[in-house]
Amino acid sequence: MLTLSIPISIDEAIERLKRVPLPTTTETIPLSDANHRVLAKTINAPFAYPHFRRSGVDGFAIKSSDDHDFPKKFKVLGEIQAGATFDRPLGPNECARIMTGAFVPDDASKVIMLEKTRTVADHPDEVNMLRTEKKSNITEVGSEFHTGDPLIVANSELNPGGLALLTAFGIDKVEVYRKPKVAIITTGTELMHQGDPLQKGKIYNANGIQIKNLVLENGGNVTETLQLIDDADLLRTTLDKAIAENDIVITDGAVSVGDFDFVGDAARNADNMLFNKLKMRPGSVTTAFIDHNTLILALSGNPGACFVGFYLYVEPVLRRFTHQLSKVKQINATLAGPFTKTNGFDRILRGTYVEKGLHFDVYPNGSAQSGVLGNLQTTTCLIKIPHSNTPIELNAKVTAWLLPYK
Ligand SMILES: Nc1nc2c(c(=O)[nH]1)N[C@H]1C(S)=C(S)[C@@H](COP(=O)(O)OP(=O)(O)OC[C@H]3O[C@@H](n4cnc5c(N)ncnc54)[C@H](O)[C@@H]3O)O[C@H]1N2
Ligand code: MOO
Repeated sequence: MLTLSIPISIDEAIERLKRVPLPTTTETIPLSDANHRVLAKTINAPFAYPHFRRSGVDGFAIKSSDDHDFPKKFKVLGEIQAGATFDRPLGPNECARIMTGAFVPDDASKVIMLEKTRTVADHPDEVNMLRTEKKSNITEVGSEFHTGDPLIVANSELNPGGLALLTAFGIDKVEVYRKPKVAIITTGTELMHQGDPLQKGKIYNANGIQIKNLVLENGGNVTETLQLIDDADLLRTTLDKAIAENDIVITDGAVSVGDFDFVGDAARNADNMLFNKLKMRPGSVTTAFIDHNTLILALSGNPGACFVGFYLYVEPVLRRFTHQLSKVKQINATLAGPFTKTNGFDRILRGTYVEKGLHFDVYPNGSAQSGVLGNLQTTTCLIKIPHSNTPIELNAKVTAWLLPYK
């Protein structure tokens, strides 16, 4: 077990979380709910595509034995709409009017585009074809997929294009990696509920809604969002229940060394403490531990630290659970705006970025303080300022993380 309260680096904390085994379980869900879910098994074509010879244009279907000596007049046997079939044999100089996407008669070898034809006055069942076509304008059976060809391989994240592809084959259910069940527990006797009248010394629970939506948009299944007063027994029983019923529990607050920081106590008594002090600001109190095979990620109560802690430590775990790659992209960047404070620990600034070709300029976005939340809406990246006794120089090279929206 790790010796308590020895601070570890950001990279080491990320590594320790990467080594936490996560269950690989799958579920079968309706395709209509599967956008962004990751396929657990390769899906193969259940039939050839297209499964009938399909016209690519509006025009007239003709036989190969008639495909010469244009211009010439044809008799129109009938009309084939998209969705219909046609089983009348085409005789010499006979054709069928056909629409884009429609079934091509078995004995037709080419579709002459409408633009290359002319109506015959007073003879609606006749057409003059001016010239032939170089191409057949017919999409042959199986020209895109043969039966059994892979459509989408295992471990692909489905997107709207992929949903279209599977739907074209009538596939309406898919086996995907299961979403983690995540309980969120915010703590603090100072927390009020939305709609409560403002009271001295109390605050609204900003982090509850923040964490809930971060979990939802990063692929978690939020089973409950609880708000607890600071009470050791209440926290313990609530945490035990959440641990028993979920894959991941995220707590917020009560993780420092104060008299009411009961999450810190739970971490110290857990089966496996991964870390409970980080060499970073904000979020130095961010803690992770495993109890009864459930991972508990304890974020700081300070909203800025909660935001930073989520993206660095929680997002990659949620993504790994569902077999997605993290959407928080680590990059090298240039610090294009000044930051003059010195730091004993690495500091993570909330920032914005400008992409310049292959390069990124990053700018601090207001205050880096832990309790500040005015910049959460406008932050699009996190910037790492290494610990140092002297302020970092303008235009220094820094590590940054691009957040998945801008
Ligand atoms: N003696 C020490 N005190 C503190 C230390 C320390 O090392 N020694 N660390 C400081 C640092 S750094 C931080 S960060 C905070 C972390 O505290 P906790 O994560 O235990 O969180 P709380 O004490 O519960 O709350 C901190 C702050 O955030 C507000 N808060 C809490 N929950 C919410 C919420 N859901 N929505 C909005 N705001 C919330 C809370 O009212 C406090 O103001 O500890 C320092 N202290
Ligand atoms: O954990 Mo505190 O957020 O470092 O300021």
